[in-house]
Amino acid sequence: MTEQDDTRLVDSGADSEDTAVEAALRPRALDEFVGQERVREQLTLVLSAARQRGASADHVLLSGGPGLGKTTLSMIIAAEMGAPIRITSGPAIQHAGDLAAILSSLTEGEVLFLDEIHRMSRPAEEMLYMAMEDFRVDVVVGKGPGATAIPLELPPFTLVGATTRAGLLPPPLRDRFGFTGHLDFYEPAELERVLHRSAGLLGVEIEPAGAAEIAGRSRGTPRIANRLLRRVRDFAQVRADGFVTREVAARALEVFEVDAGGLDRLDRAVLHALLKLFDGGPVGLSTLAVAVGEERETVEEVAEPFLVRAGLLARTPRGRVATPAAWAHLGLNRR
Ligand SMILES: Nc1ncnc2c1ncn2[C@@H]1O[C@H](COP(=O)(O)OP(=O)(O)OP(=O)(O)O)[C@@H](O)[C@H]1O
Repeated sequence: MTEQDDTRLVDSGADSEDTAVEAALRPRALDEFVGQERVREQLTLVLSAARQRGASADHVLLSGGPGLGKTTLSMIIAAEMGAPIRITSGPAIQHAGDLAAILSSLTEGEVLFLDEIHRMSRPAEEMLYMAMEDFRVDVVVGKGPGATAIPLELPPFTLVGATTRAGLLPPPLRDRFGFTGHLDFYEPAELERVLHRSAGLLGVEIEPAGAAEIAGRSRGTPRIANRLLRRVRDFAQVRADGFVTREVAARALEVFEVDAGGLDRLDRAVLHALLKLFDGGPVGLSTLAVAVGEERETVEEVAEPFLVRAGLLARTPRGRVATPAAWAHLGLNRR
């Protein structure tokens, strides 16, 4: 999981409520997994071939932003292979010994899901090379000149590594994966399918236009779509008759300050300052941050990535610049 943020509805990392609810909403088989057609087809082939050979599947690397379905896919891989799954993450493995303990307790064919694999420590990473290639590790016992390496055979297993960007991985590690799948942001129509499926599981009645309204505000991310659906459900239950129409969804998300483009209060404050105070820029990041009363890092890491992706803001060598779409989005005329 990525950094937690309990306060932003449109953050793509998991918060504590997500963690509790997501298990119930996860698709359990490849054909329930919405979108990502290419990765799905490629994985279907890789897994079917391994099953036919009666072997464990090749190691799989999944790249893509938070909330796009990497954990879900790893569980599906295990389910499709009829294998158990062990879940851990790079930051949890600080010493080679931590990894050795996990690897040596794997059973034959087991899937090991290593989230944020790019954040593993160097010694652990080197141990992983050998484990992936030869299903063997050298466990070092003792220290100094008396230290000895005891070779340990491992049962064949499938490593599923997840990272936000495959480019963050050192090439020797990247090369040891037999298959790399990249997860893209989802199209609104795909998010609508995610929403209808989740609504069914949560017992929420929703009309197609209601799902479309939520999908358009979900930043291409299923986790955000599912989270907005839960807030819309709250609103529908308390302020309406429980049925999610387009209007109910729009009113609910207005209350929670997520606008029609999926921007929240912070995103809009940044755009607003850029347009109104600096006439669309260019303006330096620090100046912009002071203008919205936030830390520089918050503006840069929390608000900007989506504003850039949405084509509303550009980072230039001279500073931040608003695009024509930004003026249109806030309903302002360019002076
Ligand atoms: N393709 C999909 N179809 C249906 N639901 C999906 C899909 N992808 C993700 N989801 C839902 O979105 C939520 C988040 O997915 P998941 O935990 O797999 O994301 P992740 O990429 O592993 O994120 P992180 O990197 O933060 O751990 C889950 O509840 C899952 O049900």
